[in-house]
Amino acid sequence: MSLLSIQNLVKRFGALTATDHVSLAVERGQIHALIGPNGAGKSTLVHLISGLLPADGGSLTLDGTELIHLAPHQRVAAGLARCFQITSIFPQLTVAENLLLAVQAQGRNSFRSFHVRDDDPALLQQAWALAQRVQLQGRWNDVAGTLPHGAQRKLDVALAIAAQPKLLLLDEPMAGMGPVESSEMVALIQQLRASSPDMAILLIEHDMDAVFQLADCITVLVYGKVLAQGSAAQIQADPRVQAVYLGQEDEGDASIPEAQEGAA
Ligand SMILES: Nc1ncnc2c1ncn2[C@@H]1O[C@H](COP(=O)(O)OP(=O)(O)OP(=O)(O)O)[C@@H](O)[C@H]1O
Repeated sequence: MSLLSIQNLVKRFGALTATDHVSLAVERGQIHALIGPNGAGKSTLVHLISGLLPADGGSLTLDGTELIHLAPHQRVAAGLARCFQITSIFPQLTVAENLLLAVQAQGRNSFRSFHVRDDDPALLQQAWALAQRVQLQGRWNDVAGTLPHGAQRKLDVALAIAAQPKLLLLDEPMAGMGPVESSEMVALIQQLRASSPDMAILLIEHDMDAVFQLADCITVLVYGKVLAQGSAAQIQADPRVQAVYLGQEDEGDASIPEAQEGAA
């Protein structure tokens, strides 16, 4: 049984079918990338998975639990975590305080109303371990809002993995990053996979170099439908995918680059 199984998922906005009978499976421990040109329906699909948008049809199971009628916090309890592009960090608190709140919140629905407890050695140890996992030990006492963009994204990832999710939704983790920060994020995701081999990652990303370095499996969405699915090499060689992206060459980030050495 796949970890995440999506079958015939449908979402309509009036006359537009933004998610058109999409079926895909994410396996345990897999990094599965979702790509497609602008407007293909990637964000809509992520919102349907996280529960921010209600579906008009289809099925969505995580580790055998049907999610389709569950509220977002119930999906989190079922093992889903999502990075919200740094909007979940508390900018006025330190990195340590953000991480402490996240570990304090495990098993609860929200940590918005918590006081930071910095006197519990077990919590401190867990928070420190999270900082190590995203390489923010050196930023432990820094105020989160003063961190560079790439470090804020790392903190956001740390908050998302605090509850040890089965599936992590990473929505454009490289957005707004320069080449150095992007390659750091690629390395971070590779390390996450090494340290949590059972956690699957569904990655939505326009940076094709990053996608081809990271993904075990790639699903290509076009006009709300699955156009193709396969390994990086299969996707790069697929004439249908090339045709979709060729028209976008001028947009730079949407073109399909040559296969990287060592890519999946
Ligand atoms: N709330 C909404 N109401 C109406 N139409 C919407 C809504 N959200 C998305 N759409 C439409 O659904 C289609 C898919 O949009 P979506 O944002 O999911 O695409 P995307 O692949 O994430 O694009 P991008 O890469 O530009 O973020 C688009 O035609 C978009 O205009």
